Amino acid sequence: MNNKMRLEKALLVLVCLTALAIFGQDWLLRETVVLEPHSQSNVRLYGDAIAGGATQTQLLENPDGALQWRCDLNAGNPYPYCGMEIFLTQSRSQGLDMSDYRTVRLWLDYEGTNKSVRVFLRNFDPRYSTVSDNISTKYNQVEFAASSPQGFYELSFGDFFVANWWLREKDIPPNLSHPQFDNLVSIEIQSGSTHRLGEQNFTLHRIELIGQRYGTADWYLAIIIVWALLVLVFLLYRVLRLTGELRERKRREQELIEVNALLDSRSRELETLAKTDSLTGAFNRQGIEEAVKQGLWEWRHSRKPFSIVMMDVDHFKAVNDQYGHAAGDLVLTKISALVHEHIRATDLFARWGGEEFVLVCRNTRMNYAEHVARKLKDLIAQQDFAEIGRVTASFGVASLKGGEGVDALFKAADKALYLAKERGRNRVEVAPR
Ligand SMILES: Nc1nc2c(ncn2[C@@H]2O[C@H](COP(=O)(O)OP(=O)(O)OP(=O)(O)O)[C@@H](O)[C@H]2O)c(=O)[nH]1
Repeated sequence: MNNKMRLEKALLVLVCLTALAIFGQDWLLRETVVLEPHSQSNVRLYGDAIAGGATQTQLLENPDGALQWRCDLNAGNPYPYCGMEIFLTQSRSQGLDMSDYRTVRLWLDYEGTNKSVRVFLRNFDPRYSTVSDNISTKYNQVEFAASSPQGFYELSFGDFFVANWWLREKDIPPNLSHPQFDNLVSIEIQSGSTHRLGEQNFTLHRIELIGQRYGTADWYLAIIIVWALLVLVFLLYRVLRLTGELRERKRREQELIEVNALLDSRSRELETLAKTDSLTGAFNRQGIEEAVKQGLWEWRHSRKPFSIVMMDVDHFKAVNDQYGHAAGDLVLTKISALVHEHIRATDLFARWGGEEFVLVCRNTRMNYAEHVARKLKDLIAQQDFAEIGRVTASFGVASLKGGEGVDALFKAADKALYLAKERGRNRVEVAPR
């Protein structure tokens, strides 16, 4: 599996997980607080005595272990009531934060003269509550019809409202008059607001408070953060990978450059070797080809003068015969080195064959070529060739004329050289202009 496919698969898995996190949020984040109030601890039974009534509430033995109580509503108070309060924590001021909760479920059996039951979720807030005053905690209230003796009731937090009598009595400002569940200290179950006199029987089996572990906004923020982190990690990984690939590519390019440079220099060496005379180090016939073409082109296109000097060592056979072939070689090598020392960088010196040489002078007039030839003639004549002593050479100079080709130029130079030989050697002859 290649990287692209792997990435696509990972992306698909992440998208599925995100969809699950969004659409399955209820199920994933669901948190349930279960109260099974069979013990008497943390439970308070009450009647309307504090409101001037005479209703008494009694705890009863229940064979199933449920919390059972009864009361007789009597006419001592115009609005008689009785009820039971379960405290959610030991502290009276520090309750449970249920602001992200949505539902309360009750398994409650009721038999009595009233048609309804009231449930209060009591919230402590120091802005209106004190520990010493039990009714100072907020009465988030809902009332529901409890017509059948055995029942299961699901009450939504959205249906709770704050009891009006409490708002009035505690003089609560409007900004605090909304239902609040961020610090629930107790839950109360009370007889209904019809206040009908007579016996009331309650059996509470179980209470469930159902909500979310985290708020929806926090949950979405967490999903966004996870995505942002994953994108960051992915980008970091890509950057590191690309940097590595770039480094590797550069390394390979550098290797290639080095190999090419090596091949270039080698092929240049071979090229030079192919164009060079092995004995004298001067160019050979192939070596002058380019310079001659260039000279011809310059003459034709820019009218730049183009001259050549043919040179031939005098009586060279005699040198060979008298001092040996090796000595003859040495003479050729020395003459070649001497000429090289005294010509311009643009002049090209080549061995034409045997003891004959040619100097190709681009952008050079006849006069200057003649001047160079005379200078070389004198230099050679003055050179000391060890046991051989003095050696001379003859020169033929020619310049390209309008309409002429290279062939004619070389023939003219050759003719001039021949003339130099004929006229006594160690001299320079110039082809007719
Ligand atoms: N040592 C040596 N001799 C060479 C080489 N190439 C040609 N020669 C000799 O050069 C001599 C040329 O002799 P010739 O053509 O008769 O001319 P020359 O003796 O120089 O007489 P002129 O040119 O008339 O002055 C021959 O003896 C060739 O063998 C070489 O590479 N090395």
